[in-house]
Amino acid sequence: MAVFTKITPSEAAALIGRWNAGRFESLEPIATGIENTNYVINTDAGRWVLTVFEKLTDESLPFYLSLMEHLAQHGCRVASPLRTVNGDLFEHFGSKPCILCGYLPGEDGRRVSQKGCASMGETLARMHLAVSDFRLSLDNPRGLVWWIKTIPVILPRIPESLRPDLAHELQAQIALQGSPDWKSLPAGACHCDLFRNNAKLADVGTAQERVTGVFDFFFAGCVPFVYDLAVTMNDWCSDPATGAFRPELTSAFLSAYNAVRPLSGLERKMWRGALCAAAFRFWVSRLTDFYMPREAELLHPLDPEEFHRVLRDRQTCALPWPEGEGL
Ligand SMILES: Nc1ncnc2c1ncn2[C@@H]1O[C@H](COP(=O)(O)OP(=O)(O)OP(=O)(O)O)[C@@H](O)[C@H]1O
Ligand SMILES: N[C@@H](CCO)C(=O)O
Repeated sequence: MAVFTKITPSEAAALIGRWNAGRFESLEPIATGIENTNYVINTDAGRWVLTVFEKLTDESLPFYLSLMEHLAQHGCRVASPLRTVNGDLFEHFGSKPCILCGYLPGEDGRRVSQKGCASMGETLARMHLAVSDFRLSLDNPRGLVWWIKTIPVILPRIPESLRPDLAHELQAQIALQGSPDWKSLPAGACHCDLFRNNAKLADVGTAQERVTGVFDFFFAGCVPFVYDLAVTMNDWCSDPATGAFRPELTSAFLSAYNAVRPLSGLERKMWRGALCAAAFRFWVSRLTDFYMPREAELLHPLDPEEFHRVLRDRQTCALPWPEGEGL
C-alpha cells in the first residue's frame, strides 16, 4: 500500500478546481507504486490520475513534466500533465507538488506477447524521434557517474561472490562510455525506466493489443537512444527465470522499432554494450535498494539477481546482426 499522502474527498474537490477538469465526483487511492502517491479522480468530465510527489521538488519537476507534455504534443502515447487554470504544469497539495494526468485505459504490461512488444517498439521509436526538438537537458540520474559514486559504497555490503562481476562490468562500462563511438551515438531525452509496469495496454490477448500510454517518467534523462531501447527490451523481452532474451519477442520489438526509426550502423555496433549498460543499471540500483534500503523500499525489495542474470546473458548472447557490424 503506497498512499503516503492522505487526501479527503473535500480536499480533492478543492484541489481539482485548480484545473479545468470538470466537477469532482469521487477519488480512489491507487495501491501500487513506491515513490509517489497516486489517486484516480472521477469528475463529470472524465477520469484522471492525481500524482502527489513525495520526494521530487518544484526545481526538479520541469524537465520531466515538459518532456511528457512535449511527447504528447508530438502525438506520442504518454501520460501528460494537464495545465492548471493558471497555465502551470503542476500544483501543490500542502507543500508537495502534484499533477493531474488523463487516465490511461487498459491493463499494465505484465503479460507480454509479440503484439504488445511490437506496439511498445513502435511507441518507443516515435518517442525517440519526437525529442529531436526538445531543448531541456538532464543527465541520466542512474548512469555512469552514479555507478562510480555508488559501487564503492555498496561493495563492502554485498555478498563477496558478487564483487568480481560488479567490479569487472564497471571497468568495462567506464571504457565503453568513454569511447568516441559511445559519445557519437544519437541521443536525447529518454524515459530510461520503461518497464512493463510503466505502460498500459488495451485489448490484451487479441489481434488489436496495443500500448495506450506510458507513464512514470521520473528517472528520465538524456542518454543514447540505443541505451533506452536496451532498458526497455531487457524488461519486455526477457525470460525472468534465465535472463535470456525470448527471440520471438525481441524480433517483434526490434522490427517494429526499426520500421519507424531504423537503427544506424553505429547503434548496431554498440548494441551489446548498450544491453550490458542497461542490465548493469538495474543490477546496481536493485543491489543498492536491497542492501542499503530506504524506508519505502523495505516494503518492496526487487530482486537484484534478476538483472545479474540478464547482464551475464547479454555479455555473451547471440546478437541479431553479426558482432561488431556497423559503419
Ligand atoms: N496516467 C495514468 N493512467 C492510468 N493509471 C496510471 C496513470 N499513472 C499511474 N497510473 C497507475 O498508478 C500506478 C502507480 O504509478 P507509478 O508507477 O507512476 O507510481 P510510482 O510511485 O512512481 O511507482 P514506482 O516508482 O514503483 O514505479 C501504476 O501502476 C498505474 O497503475
Ligand atoms: N524499474 C525499476 C524500478 C523503478 O525504477 C526496477 O525494476 O528495478
